[in-house]
Amino acid sequence: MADFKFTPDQDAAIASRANMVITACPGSGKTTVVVEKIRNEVQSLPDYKGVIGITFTVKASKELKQRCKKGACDLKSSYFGTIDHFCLSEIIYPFGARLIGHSSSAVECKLFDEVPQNLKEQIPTISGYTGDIKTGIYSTFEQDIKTLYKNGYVLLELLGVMANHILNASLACQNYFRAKYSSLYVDEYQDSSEPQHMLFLKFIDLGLTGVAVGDTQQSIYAWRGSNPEYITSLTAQPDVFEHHIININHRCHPSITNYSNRLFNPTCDLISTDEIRVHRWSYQGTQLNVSEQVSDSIQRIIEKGITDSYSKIGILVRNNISLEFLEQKLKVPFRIFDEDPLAVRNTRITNLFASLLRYRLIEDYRINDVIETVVRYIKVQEQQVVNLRRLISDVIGKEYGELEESIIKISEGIFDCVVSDSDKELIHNICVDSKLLKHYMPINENEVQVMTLHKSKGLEFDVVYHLDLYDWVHPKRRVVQGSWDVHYDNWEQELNLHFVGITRARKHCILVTSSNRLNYQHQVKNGNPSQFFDLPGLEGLYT
Ligand SMILES: Nc1ncnc2c1ncn2[C@@H]1O[C@H](COP(=O)(O)OP(=O)(O)OP(=O)(O)O)[C@@H](O)[C@H]1O
Repeated sequence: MADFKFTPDQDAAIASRANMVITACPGSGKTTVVVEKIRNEVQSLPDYKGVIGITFTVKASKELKQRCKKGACDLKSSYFGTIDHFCLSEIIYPFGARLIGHSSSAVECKLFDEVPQNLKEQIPTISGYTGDIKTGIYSTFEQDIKTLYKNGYVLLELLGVMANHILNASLACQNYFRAKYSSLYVDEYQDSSEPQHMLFLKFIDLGLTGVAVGDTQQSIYAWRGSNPEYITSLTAQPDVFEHHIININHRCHPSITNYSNRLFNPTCDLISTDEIRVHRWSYQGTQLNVSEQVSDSIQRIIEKGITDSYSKIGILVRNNISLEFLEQKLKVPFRIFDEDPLAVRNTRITNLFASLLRYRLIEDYRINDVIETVVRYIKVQEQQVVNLRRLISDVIGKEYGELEESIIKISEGIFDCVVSDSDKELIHNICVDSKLLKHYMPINENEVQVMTLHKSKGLEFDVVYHLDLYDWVHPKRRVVQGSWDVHYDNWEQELNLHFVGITRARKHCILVTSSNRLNYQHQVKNGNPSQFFDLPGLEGLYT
């Protein structure tokens, strides 16, 4: 299906049906390999079976599914989704009740912060806990988890812990997975948490084939409990997992690959190239001046034909506050990809709100896409579908002023519940704010894409402007009382993030700093360049 020839390493990973770890550098075609493996595998499965594909984001899972489906490939009973969604819809909802206790109402997934205060008082162990969230914590939390469940809640933070408990304790659950799925593919394994890693191992115990894909150098979510040691622990078991390494970067210009590789190894071999396309720029002024200068530079890039569309240019920043500065001063068409407020809440109500907004605002978002969201949370009988479609279509043609009322009415009708005041307030705030509404509108093909480095994982651009390369900011430093030494928050993770940012660039990567910087209180500070500029081995690799 690919319009290029697979490399021998890619071919070997595709051909083998064994448990495996695929470690892959940026742009090496790991998604391409996974797609090919899944497409080959499903062909030999009966209709009632499939594979499980776990990705880091909803966007990535939609893309993976689309790519696997190409050419009318029948994916049979395969599952594609994020680990949270997988734990909820495949383990906790169908098998939780028998182990955790019956709930008085439909169970809803919430963050701890969103649990009503009176209920928080009834879960003292969870409320007072500040340590790691690992599978072993289940027995300590058991009573509180049951209390929450009885009141109709599961905690987003505990989905992995609960899923492990259920999968280990429920034979019905184990039989279900053995019967329905042949393999489990986990992308971005370097950002797995301990509960996710334990689930993966359990599925292998149950006889499913496991394929873990990742790159320790792209591990950037340690602050959320992820740990690259889990993928390393898999490669340390060669009797269980074949280790396939695919390490030719097909995305970046060789000079960008050279610069990014030298971040980790100052003496590594360089790929030959007669042009340097990594540039270091230092501007006068603060981030506000930088935003103006970058705008001018983007105009020049478009005029010179280095890329043919604003949307192929990415501006990547370390912190959310930098998005504000860009928003104030950028003079080219742009779109900021910051947190979608409904996705942050991530409950059945807010996910349905988002789906309904998209149905109203995006032409090719279909009613079936909304129904797909609904069936993630409730069972819909065939005879109920007509009614469901009628309810959902109420949102079509609604003016912005009427949108919020329609969305609340539809959601209450579908889930047979009363939407909470805080969810009502949220949808109201979105419907009256054109900037927030943009999250649910089609992407304009001609806007520069602006986002944090974390959000850029998995994406690629012709030209990348990597901002915020200041001491204190990136690598992030922390103040240690009484010490004048330099203390980094987490040097390895910061370096990985820098690496992820640089390797998003296909043609040019521009590393930007400036003489001054604004801090969180908007005070002007000296803008000393990032320590990353002083790493050994980079001389001659940038202009
Ligand atoms: N053997 C190959 N020859 C040429 N191009 C390839 C080859 N394999 C993959 N590609 C191309 O390289 C690009 C990157 O592939 P893909 O998106 O699968 O990479 P990835 O490893 O998932 O990237 P990342 O992890 O950085 O997001 C794609 O445009 C893909 O078509």
